[in-house]
Amino acid sequence: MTAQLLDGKATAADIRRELAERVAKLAVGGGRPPGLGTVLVGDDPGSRAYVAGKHRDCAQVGIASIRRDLPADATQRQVEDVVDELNADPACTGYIVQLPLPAHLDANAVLARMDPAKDADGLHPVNLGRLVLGTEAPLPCTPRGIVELLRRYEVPIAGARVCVVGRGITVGRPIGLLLTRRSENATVTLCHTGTKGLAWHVREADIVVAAAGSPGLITKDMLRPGAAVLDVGITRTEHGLVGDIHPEAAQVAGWIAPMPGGVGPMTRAMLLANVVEAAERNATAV
Ligand SMILES: Nc1nc2c(c(=O)[nH]1)N[C@@H](CN(C=O)c1ccc(C(=O)N[C@@H](CCC(=O)O)C(=O)O)cc1)CN2
Repeated sequence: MTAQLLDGKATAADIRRELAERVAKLAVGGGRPPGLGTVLVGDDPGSRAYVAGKHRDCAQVGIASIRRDLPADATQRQVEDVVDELNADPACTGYIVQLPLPAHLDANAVLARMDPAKDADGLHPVNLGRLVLGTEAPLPCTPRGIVELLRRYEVPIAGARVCVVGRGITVGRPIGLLLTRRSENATVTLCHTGTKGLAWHVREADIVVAAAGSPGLITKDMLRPGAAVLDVGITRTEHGLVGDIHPEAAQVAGWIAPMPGGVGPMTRAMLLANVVEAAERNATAV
């Protein structure tokens, strides 16, 4: 068996075209273009590349870019001042604080200081709370991207057993909340690197989301034949980027979202979607 590719790169390109049309419609209404802000602290090469990619995407769909880069030794006060500035800036429809922040900063305090209405990542505590309650909120980009990718490739979600490996705030914790909504109706098991009998949990699953940041953690012998497997792990090694899914998993899986080219591009596309939706809400509110 060779798995069908869940092509995040091509799907994200489709989504950007769809969003560009919606942005053009907003412009017909005469309002200012939507604007995405980013807050980047430090020199982490991965974070720099992701932020640069977000701004390239904005240019493609007609979203204005607001970029605030701070040095690695920025103080909590300096970061929060930038957050206050973006909260007050009418040109900024929504913004993100690129994670992880340097260890000396309190990331939760920074996220909590954001205006929840401008939280383009869905990571403000109020928006995570709304996700728990099932009320309307911007959704975290990677989980939203995973659901969108599965839907567009018609991978059955309702009734599926999903094994998520990884308990981080951007993927592992929120994705269970999304997939267990009535509209998705999946059953989710949240595992992590400390889970006993991880292979057993993975083998039970129809859909596996690997987001542990542990290179090659999920091997082909752990998978149920025909399962949909999505690689969210990215580890930078001297040999390049390595995902959490061992490449041989494609021999057993029914569908595979590889790294690179699977979930990562969808994360970026969903950020744009969150900003365009916020701009549409603002346009109807006036
Ligand atoms: N504030 C946030 N911080 C972080 C998030 C997030 O959603 N919000 N997610 C990740 C980083 N991230 C976006 O910010 C991100 C990660 C990976 C990709 C991507 O396209 N990856 C490529 C491969 C990697 C590469 O080429 O360097 C792929 O999978 O094809 C996009 C965005 C953590 N921080």
